[in-house]
Amino acid sequence: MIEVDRVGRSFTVGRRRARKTVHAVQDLSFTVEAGEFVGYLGPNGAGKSTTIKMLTGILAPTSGRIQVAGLDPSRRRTALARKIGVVFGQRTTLWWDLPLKDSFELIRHLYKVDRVLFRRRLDELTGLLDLAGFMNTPVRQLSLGQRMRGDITAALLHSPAVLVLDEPTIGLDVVSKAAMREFLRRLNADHGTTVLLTTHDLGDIERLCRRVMLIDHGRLTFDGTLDDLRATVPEETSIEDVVARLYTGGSASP
Ligand SMILES: Nc1ncnc2c1ncn2[C@@H]1O[C@H](COP(=O)(O)OP(=O)(O)OP(=O)(O)O)[C@@H](O)[C@H]1O
Repeated sequence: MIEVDRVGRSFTVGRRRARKTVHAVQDLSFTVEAGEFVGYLGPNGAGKSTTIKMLTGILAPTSGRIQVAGLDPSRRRTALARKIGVVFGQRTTLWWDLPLKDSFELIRHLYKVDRVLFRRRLDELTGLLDLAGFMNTPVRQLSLGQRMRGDITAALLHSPAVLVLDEPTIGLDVVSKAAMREFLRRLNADHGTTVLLTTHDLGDIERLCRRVMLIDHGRLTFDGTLDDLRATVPEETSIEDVVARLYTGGSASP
């Protein structure tokens, strides 16, 4: 479902003599099969957002090849938009001044979703994410947790095969976080949606992801199961400690 083959992405920053090249992602290769739920971890500045922007076609790679749902994201961005859902926890894709339900209606038009399918999907998501109480509220008046549920709904209205999430639980309280995790778990289990999740919250990873990939300085430093990751250190070590050790340059092998 997702194929990343020796992908690199660099940026040129600064001017004249201060000009330099930042290698945000380097020689990155991985494959995600249909139905997998994969956690994508890395310290600040490691290259996670750059990867996600390339997977969704916002950025083109400077080298290598990417295929998502059979399409080259940067060349087929419009076609890909019908097959992929994307949620950036730090910003909204909803219309700030419109009631939530109007944002959803606009998305239906943009994605040309059949009216009956849309109604069915929206009813399902309204129930699962408990949206009924604020469907008529303008997005700018929603709490962060409500807005996030709205954003997740917006990303799923066209029933995409792949969902890419960039920190979807950031800023959520413990109850909202648990509800969001349960929703994502069910989405993956019941609909078989392939999910790639970026987060700094290791609770998300522990509860949702069997497989974890770690990126550091633009390079993949670990790709395996959560159990493999845990097995790299003594049993009593928490997952936070395991990951912190890797972030600060420790080896992934015992
Ligand atoms: N548009 C850009 N122009 C220049 N440099 C960039 C650009 N986007 C990202 N970078 C650089 O690329 C590197 C990787 O950034 P990226 O945003 O992908 O990291 P990240 O893993 O998502 O970090 P965080 O966890 O802090 O969000 C950083 O050094 C960043 O400064």
